[in-house]
Parts: sequence; structure tokens; C-alpha cells
Amino acid sequence: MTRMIRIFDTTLRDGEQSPGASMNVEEKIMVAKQLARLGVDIIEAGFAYSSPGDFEAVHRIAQEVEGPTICSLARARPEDIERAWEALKGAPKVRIHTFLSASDIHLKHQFRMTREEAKKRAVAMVQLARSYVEDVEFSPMDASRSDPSYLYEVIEAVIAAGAGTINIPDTVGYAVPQEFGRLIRGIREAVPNSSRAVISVHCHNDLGLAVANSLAAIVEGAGQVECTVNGIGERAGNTSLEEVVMGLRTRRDWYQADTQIRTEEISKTSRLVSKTTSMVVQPNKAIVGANAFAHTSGIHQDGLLKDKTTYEIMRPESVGLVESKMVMGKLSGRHAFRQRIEELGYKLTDEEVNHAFERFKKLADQKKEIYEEDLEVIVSEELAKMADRITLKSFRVESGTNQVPTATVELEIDGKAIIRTGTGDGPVDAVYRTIAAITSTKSTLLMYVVKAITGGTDAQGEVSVRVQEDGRTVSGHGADTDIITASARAYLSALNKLACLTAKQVQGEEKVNLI
Ligand SMILES: CC(=O)SCCNC(=O)CCNC(=O)[C@H](O)C(C)(C)COP(=O)(O)OP(=O)(O)OC[C@H]1O[C@@H](n2cnc3c(N)ncnc32)[C@H](O)[C@@H]1OP(=O)(O)O
Ligand SMILES: CC(C)C(=O)C(=O)O
Repeated sequence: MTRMIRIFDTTLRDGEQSPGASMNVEEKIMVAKQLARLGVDIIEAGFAYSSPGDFEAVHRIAQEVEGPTICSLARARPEDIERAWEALKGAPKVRIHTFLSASDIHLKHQFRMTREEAKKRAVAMVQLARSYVEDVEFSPMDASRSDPSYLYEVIEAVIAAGAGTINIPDTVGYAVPQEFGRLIRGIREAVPNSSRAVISVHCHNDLGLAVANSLAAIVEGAGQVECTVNGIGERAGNTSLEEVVMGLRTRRDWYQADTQIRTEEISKTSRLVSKTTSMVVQPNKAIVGANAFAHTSGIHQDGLLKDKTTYEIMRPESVGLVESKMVMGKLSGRHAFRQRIEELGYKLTDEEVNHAFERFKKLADQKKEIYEEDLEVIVSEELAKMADRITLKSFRVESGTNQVPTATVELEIDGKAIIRTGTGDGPVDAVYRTIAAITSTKSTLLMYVVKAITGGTDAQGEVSVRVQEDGRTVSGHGADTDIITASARAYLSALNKLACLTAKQVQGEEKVNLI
């Protein structure tokens, strides 16, 4: 049977403890509304006592956000619990979450309390919270570094005092999965009244184990997981909501557990939290990173095109993405290349695909990522080239501060190679003049524009020209990471369009005429 695990989202409380992640009241309300759409069971909206802003956020979220239970954190102090109640009162589903350390390290060095004093305080504060609300959660802070026998005593006492949820925090991210799972099993076995409460876990990610620890706890009977969107939170953050939820959903066969989360809302929620907290999501972050559903290598891309299950354990649509992304680059293969150009609307023959693919591979060696625009340029140029009578074979340009720019250009016209050298005012001008000399064109260059298609110094430059001859105006485009090559291609594409290069006998290096 599948157990339903409660998702207690603490993005607005522990998540906000990430340096620089603070949110104003309106932003918190916006995130809380999205968390409700995501389907979390409980929203920890803040720590009402900590500031007027947090009080207002808890209060307004409790009043305005429908669906989840709204919770405020409170230290084990009467003033905190009263303030939490003031913020929450009047709202339909509310919880007070109070906490006090159980570890000797904390009790001795921070709280300067004995174990007995701390237990008494915890019981008294749970009772006080219960005098206001039905739903009280207690956390024995630093539980993973506490003496288990004392921890069990505290848990038993606070359940008897009325706490319905006992949250076991790995406050400093010290636990490892097998150990943490054993701790949860120990609580269930050693605390006589433990079945009267939901056992929750709250893990920090200092050793990168927050999700693993939370899943290990679920295996041993935890019924609630505290987590944050994108895993943000104090220091290295908290258990990532999306990872734990998708872990359970994808491996329900193993965990026999699931959540009520509407997973299709995950990506949207992640983007909103990232934007609101200004915390960038690392590209390789599981589930929500930009690369989480991106496939780069030819072999993977080929497998995916044949059947998605070959290399995808989750469908991108299941987390609200439109589709997996095939990243076109130097590791891509012909199958993926053909698929992508067909998606762009081009129907190519096998020969055309082969030509275009060769050029794509050359470009991919020069550029880290190939964008759609790059592909369009390659394919459209490749298609146009098939019919071209003049093609660029090669060129060399010399230019510098104390040198007349000189170009040597080799063209193929109707299958004949012609090489010529010429000069100009700059490298592009030298190439253009030499091309004009070879082709004997009478055309006039009306416009020359160069722009970067994509960002970065390795961007492709796109050159557009407009050329006029005998009252006819044509345009030409060319693109390459080398703008002189792009310029030559643009000029030649326009000359080809003039399409009146007669098949005049081209003998060796003889001139031909564009009529
Ligand atoms: C593990 C966690 O993430 S717990 C949540 C942590 N979150 C935050 O701390 C954010 C909000 N905090 C705040 O705004 C402030 O710390 C406040 C308003 C709560 C308290 O501010 P101050 O009164 O200036 O105290 P300060 O933060 O310097 O010290 C904390 C005090 O709370 C006490 N305290 C800490 N936790 C608890 C607790 N669970 N129960 C009772 N007292 C506690 C400390 O012992 C210390 O008391 P002391 O002044 O008698 O030594
Ligand atoms: C308040 C508790 C649950 C906490 O945030 C922690 O121990 O990390």
C-alpha cells in the first residue's frame, strides 16, 4: 500500500535563512500562493515573533492562502508562542511549531539549561501552544547529535503534552542515511506513545545528504518531510522539495510512498522562488536545473529519439517542462541533427543533411553551444548553396596597422576554380573588391550590416548585404564565427541571387562576367 507523506514547506522560514534570500511580505504571499497550487500540506510562513514583517507575512498568508495548513515557528518561550497565535488566529487551518534543543552541546553551551529543565520547558510550551491551537509541532533541535535515550524521553513527554507532530531535525547536517533511518526506527520502537504523533524530519545539507537522509527516514516510518523549494536554507540549505517529491514519485515501487504534490507545478515554483530570493539554481541541480532534462551526446540523443525511456527516468512534462532539451553541440549525432532541423521546418535530402551536418560539426568545434539561429543559418545557406553557381573555396586576408589590406580569394564558378589577389580599404573591402574583380560584377553594394547572432566572443556574426545591378536589388546573408567569412558568404549569396551569371566559358583563371 502507498503511504502518503506530508510535505511541510519551509521555504518562507528556513529558506529565507539563506544569506541574501529575504523576501518582503508581498513576495512571501506570492510564493505562498504558488506553494498552495503546488499542493504542499503545510506552509511554514515565517517566525512571527522575529520581526513585524514576518508577523505580517504569517498573518496575511494565514488569512489569504487557501488549502495548506499555515504554520509559524516559535521558540520555547511564552512570548513567541503568543505572537505566533496572534498572527495565526482566525485562519481555518493553523499550526504552531515550537522547538528547543535536545543535544547536550546546545543545552550546555547555548541554552545553559539542564536536560530536566529543557524537557520541562518543552512540555510547558507545547501545552501553552495547545491552549491556542489543536495542531502543535515540536522539534527537539539538534536531535541527530542528541543522546537517544534523552531524546526518547523528551518526545514521549511532548506527545503526552499534546504535540501531534514530532519533527526530528538534523540541524547541522551531521547525520548519514543509515544512521538517521535507524534514529527514526528507534523513536518508533522506543517511545511508547510515538504512534499518536506524526514523525517528521528536517534535514540540512551540510554533507549533501539532506535528501538521502529524508528518504531513509521515510523508509523507517517518517510521515512528514520538511523541505524547501530549490533546497535553499540556512548554510548549505535544506532537503530539496522537488528532489524528495520526485524521488518518491519516480521510485514509488521502492518506497511504497508518495505525496500529494502536483508535480507539474514544480518548475514554475522553482523559477518563482529563484527569482524572488535572487538565488540562482545551479544548472546541474536535479529536477529543476537548466540541464536536468538536457541531453548533449549523440548516443543519448539517438536513444531518446528511438524511445524516451532509454535515457530518461522522468518525463520533463511531469515537472512542468514542455519537453526534454537536445543540446546541439560537438557531441551530437546525425539523428539528433536531422530531427532538430526538421523541427525547424526544413525537409532535407540525405545528401543535404550530410552537407549541413559537416558544416554543423565544424561550427560546433568552434562554439560551445549551437543555437537554433545557428542551425537555421547553416541549413538555409546549405540549401541555397546547392543551387549556387559561385561558391567560396577559400580566402586569405592580410591586414594590420602598417599594411594595405590584401585578400587572396579562390572562387569556384560553374565548377572552375579562379584565384585572384586584390586590395581594399579594410579586410572586408579587400575581399569584396577581389570577388567583384573575379566575377566582373557591375553591381553596387547598397548596404552592409554585421551583427552578432548569439552572445559571447565566439558568437556567429551575421552579415546582411543589399546589392543592386541593372535596377534590380537583391539581399544576401552569411554567417560564421569569422565575420570576414560571413561577409564573403553574404556577398556571394547576393551575387548568386542576381542569378545572371552566364555560363560563359570560364577558362582556367579567366574572368567571367556577371551580366
Ligand atoms: C535551527 C533554526 O533554524 S532555529 C530558527 C532560527 N531563525 C532565526 O533565528 C531567525 C529569527 N531570529 C530572530 O529574529 C532573533 O534571533 C530573535 C528575535 C528570535 C531573538 O533575538 P534576540 O532576542 O536579539 O536574541 P538572539 O537572537 O541574539 O539570541 C537568541 C536567544 O534566544 C534563545 N533561544 C534560541 N532558541 C531558543 C528556543 N528554541 N527556545 C527558547 N529560547 C531560545 C537563545 O538562548 C538566546 O537567548 P539569551 O538571549 O537568553 O541568551
Ligand atoms: C527549528 C528547527 C526545526 C530547525 O530549523 C533546525 O533544527 O534546523
